[in-house]
Amino acid sequence: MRVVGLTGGIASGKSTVARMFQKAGAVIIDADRIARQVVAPGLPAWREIRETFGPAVLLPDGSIDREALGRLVFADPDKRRRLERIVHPRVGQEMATRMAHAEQTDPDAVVLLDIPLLFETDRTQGLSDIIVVYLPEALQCRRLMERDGLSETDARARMNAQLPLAEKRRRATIVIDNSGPMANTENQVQAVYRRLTGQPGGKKEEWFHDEA
Ligand SMILES: CC(C)(COP(=O)(O)OP(=O)(O)OC[C@H]1O[C@@H](n2cnc3c(N)ncnc32)[C@H](O)[C@@H]1O)[C@@H](O)C(=O)NCCC(=O)NCCS
Ligand SMILES: Nc1ncnc2c1ncn2[C@@H]1O[C@H](COP(=O)(O)OP(=O)(O)OP(=O)(O)O)[C@@H](O)[C@H]1O
Repeated sequence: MRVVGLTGGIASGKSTVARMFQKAGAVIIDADRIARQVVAPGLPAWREIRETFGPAVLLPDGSIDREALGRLVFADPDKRRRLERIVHPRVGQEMATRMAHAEQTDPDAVVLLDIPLLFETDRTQGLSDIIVVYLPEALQCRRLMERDGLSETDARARMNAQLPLAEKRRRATIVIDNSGPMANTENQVQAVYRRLTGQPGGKKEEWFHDEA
């Protein structure tokens, strides 16, 4: 089984690119999705969040108020680290379980680990490639503001909680440029997937973007 990391910055287009890879045939393991599942009401991580941050981060139905928790943790690095200490180990465990399952189901699968904080949490070991979804910072900020209805200050606070995207791009083995139209991104994904699966037409010139 080939295990590939997929990362980028907030709103750089990881989910969009992951969907394209899934359509092409890859198995996707999505850390953000798992991070939502492990904090479902009643689970140990949910209890720890309630004890650490208080009832103000819960909605009336008991589920986590993600907007309220996001406001807290993206304004205060110490609170963010406390939340990460609760959530990350559980996400890591669940990802390992899903990888083992994918290996059993299809030993020839290309498995993409979609992890926004791949570099920040030092999860690069054992990966055959690291794909970074890149776009210039100004465009990243605009897409984030539009998608989540954030002010520029709030969008910048979220971007600043991560390693700069230009630094991630430097550490990538494959860069997907998502600054253009979706069709352009789709073409890059197709070429990268052909290369990852050893199909013809996936040669380096077609997918690799030099560092600027
Ligand atoms: C703070 C929370 C509640 C905000 O929830 P919300 O639904 O608004 O955002 P969502 O979870 O969809 O995350 C969106 C993006 O924010 C960025 N982000 C999330 N958590 C973090 C973090 N701890 N540090 C830096 N960036 C982060 C990522 O790029 C992610 O893709 C949530 O992000 C969370 O629980 N974060 C802690 C867990 C975590 O680190 N998740 C990221 C990878 S496992
Ligand atoms: N090539 C593109 N052209 C225009 N809009 C795009 C393009 N790619 C993605 N988008 C839009 O940009 C936003 C961010 O994309 P997406 O949600 O895939 O990013 P993400 O990296 O998964 O975000 P997060 O880090 O928050 O999980 C979305 O609203 C998406 O529809």
